[in-house]
Amino acid sequence: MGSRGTRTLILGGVRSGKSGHGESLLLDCPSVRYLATGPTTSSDADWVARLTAHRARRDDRYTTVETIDVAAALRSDQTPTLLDDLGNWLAAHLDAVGGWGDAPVDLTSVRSEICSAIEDFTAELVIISPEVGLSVVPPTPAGRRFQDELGALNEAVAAVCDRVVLTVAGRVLDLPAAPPTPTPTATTSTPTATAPAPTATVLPSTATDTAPTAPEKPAAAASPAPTTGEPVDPTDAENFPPVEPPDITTAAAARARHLDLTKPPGSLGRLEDLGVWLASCQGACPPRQLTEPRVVVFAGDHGVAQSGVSAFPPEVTAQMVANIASGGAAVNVLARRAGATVQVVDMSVDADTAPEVSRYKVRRSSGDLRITDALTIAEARAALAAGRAIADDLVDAGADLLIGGEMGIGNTTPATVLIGTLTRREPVEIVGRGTGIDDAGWIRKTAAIRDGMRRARRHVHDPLSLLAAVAGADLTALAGFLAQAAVRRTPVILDGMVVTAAAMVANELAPGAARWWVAGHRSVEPAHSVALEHLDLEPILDLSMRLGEGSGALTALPIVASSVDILRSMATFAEAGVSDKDEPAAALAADRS
Ligand SMILES: Cc1cc2ncn([C@H]3O[C@H](COP(=O)(O)O)[C@@H](O)[C@H]3O)c2cc1C
Ligand SMILES: O=C(O)c1cccnc1
Repeated sequence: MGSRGTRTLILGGVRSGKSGHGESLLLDCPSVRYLATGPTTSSDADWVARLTAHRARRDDRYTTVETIDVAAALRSDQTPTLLDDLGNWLAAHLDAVGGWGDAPVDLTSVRSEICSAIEDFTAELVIISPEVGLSVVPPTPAGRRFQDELGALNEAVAAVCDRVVLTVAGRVLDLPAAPPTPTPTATTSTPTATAPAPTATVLPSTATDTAPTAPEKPAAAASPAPTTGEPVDPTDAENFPPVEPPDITTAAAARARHLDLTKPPGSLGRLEDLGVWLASCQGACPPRQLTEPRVVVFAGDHGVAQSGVSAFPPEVTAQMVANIASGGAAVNVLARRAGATVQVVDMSVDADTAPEVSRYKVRRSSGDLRITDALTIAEARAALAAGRAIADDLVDAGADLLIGGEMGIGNTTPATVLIGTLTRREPVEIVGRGTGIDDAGWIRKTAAIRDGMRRARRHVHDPLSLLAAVAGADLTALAGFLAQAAVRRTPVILDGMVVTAAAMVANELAPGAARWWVAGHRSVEPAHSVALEHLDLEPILDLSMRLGEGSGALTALPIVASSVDILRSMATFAEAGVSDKDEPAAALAADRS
């Protein structure tokens, strides 16, 4: 593999499933060194039985090396390694310094030696360590020493690992990054390239459009949208605050209002549902008309596109970024019609782009997902932080609806890998034609997606490392953008397959985010229907589109705006003097009494 491997620390109690999980993380490695830190022979029958059970699970890819000099072993051989475990390693070092009594010991130097060897290690590394801190404080000096020292060791090793998990009862819990040490961070907001101001709009201004008899009243229980975003800490970008759902009291008020409007109940079908959703997102019935919808197109190249998985050459990405920045792409035309503005952001284009577009650029092209990680964990965090900061800036500036778009030759390949991995589908079921590849290209693309899925599957429970492994910086920033919109209680219209793939990961990062999203359309890409079903989203339109950029979402935007008009501007039965469905019967009953 070209890039460095992931360093994973697995903590867990006795028989919690930690070794089994560690071995499963190394399934794709053709050979694995097993660094055994405990004795591999013993007169204790139970100990031998445990070793035999562990050994039986490991296949012939494993070579066992028995040592307590783990730092030297890690430095001497950069092959994929399972280190099992830190508890035995610590016990051996306490033995060596006679550290089991009351006299103070100082293991700082061996601890920093092992940590720096872990930090410098370049292949896949899985470290197992017991979590003994959850029990009572032991009654013996030796027990207390072991518990205290192991706590300090686990914390130090966790700090140099990319991923830390806790296994309990055979389940694996991903542990979030340690809280950052607070340092003052400056917020900056440099605008990226913005397309020409809209010349035509279907979104009417609120001034001319207020419903005569339905004054706008914020629903009682709606908590207000946070007004400003906390600056996102790039070292902690994958940790989102809890996402609150849209307001259900307002949803009920909007549903009730629909029943008062001069139409048979439910006769406007899903247009009614859309109005209810937007009202509940805003916490206002009737909802305010959308006046500040914003589109952000995240652009990036993908290493895999060098291998003929697209009908178009990679240089089209940079050319299209320039086209979008100057207002000539489909996304710009549709945005002008719908009254939205467009900005394009270069996250990982394989060329130099204008400074106002490349402010958040993480790297030139993401790695080829078939053979290497698309991003390092640090790059993935930077891309997530960028998407979140862009959403924050737009919401702080008054955006009332967000749309994420994408531009990147080859990006239907990583998007299909994400969808296939998270929904556990076979590649052949879900691979589409993207920009229109021929049969030979489809076969190449399917093989690339299969390879990517093989690499991705071990990250299925860890959205950050999944994004780093296969998504690339553009899709990762999109995931951050979509999740942050939900955190900021701002509605989103999703676009096609590529955006929905990022949305799936965003909903893993920020569970519940999907309730702030509607699906603008159903793309012809087969993976899109699978992703929509997974997120339980029913698309507004089905126009056989397959462009991306945000085009499907923008085509649906006027329909969402119409759903607001209906709730704002239609007359009620009482206002128009129209008999309601139950009125004649009610009048008769009143006459008889
Ligand atoms: C001129 C042009 C404009 C586009 N606008 C969006 N895409 C779309 O097509 C690409 C994904 O398809 P694939 O995976 O097959 O390459 C992405 O750039 C996506 O945004 C375009 C593609 C082209 C060629
Ligand atoms: O559905 C999409 O997002 C899509 C389809 C084809 C090409 N680009 C994007």
